[in-house]
Amino acid sequence: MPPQLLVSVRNEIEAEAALQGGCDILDIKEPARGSLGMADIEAISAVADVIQQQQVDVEVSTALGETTDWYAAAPPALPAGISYAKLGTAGLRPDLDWQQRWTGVRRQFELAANRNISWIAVAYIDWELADSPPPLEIVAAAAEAGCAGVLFDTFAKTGRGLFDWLSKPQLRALVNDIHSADQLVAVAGQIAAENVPTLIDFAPDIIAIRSAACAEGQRTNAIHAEAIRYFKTAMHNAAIAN
Ligand SMILES: O=C[C@H](O)COP(=O)(O)O
Repeated sequence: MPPQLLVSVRNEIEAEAALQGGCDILDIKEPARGSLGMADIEAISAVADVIQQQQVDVEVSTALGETTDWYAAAPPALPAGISYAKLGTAGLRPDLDWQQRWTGVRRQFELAANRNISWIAVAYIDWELADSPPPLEIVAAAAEAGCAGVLFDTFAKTGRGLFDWLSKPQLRALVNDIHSADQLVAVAGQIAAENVPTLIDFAPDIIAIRSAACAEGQRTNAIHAEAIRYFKTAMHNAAIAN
């Protein structure tokens, strides 16, 4: 199966542009709040409403900030129609009980929403900068927790991408472990269309972008449908060539 294209949007206006561009998964995120920045719950609900009203065949995911953001705050109730949720792992490394805390916060979101949520575990590949557990630990914890998948992403959005942090054999081994656990693999980290032919060889299930979908490749600029079409064409061409 060729990978699906996830595009992160900050609101319903950007969601329309991402749909026009042909995204497969609409991800809601506020990029000004960090790698896994959570948008306001009103924006999350508005995007979920757009998808429900238009009845398009697109899944919706949402970023929920970092696990540590919720130690002293009550999670809001996520609206129906959210297929996946992602909670960052920055700052968890020094905590020996991080898995329990991570599980506890996810449970709080499920209690607030009054339903089970499909979780995508977040493995920051620049984990030392993020002060998060290393990817290998996250992959093991995700399997133990029964997460739907694992996302490899960069915490720092400074232009360094996936292979600046992980070697190809390392990525291949991690992907194999995740697929062996019957989970999805999502890759992100300022991926550009030129990186797709290399990435597709690792058989990710999802390629996740924000920067490449924005004007001038700047993740805090607005989403452009044309940039997404260009990226989708690169994915299509790479899938044919593979
Ligand atoms: O979930 C994926 C991220 O939004 C990707 O953002 P980025 O392309 O700016 O690294």
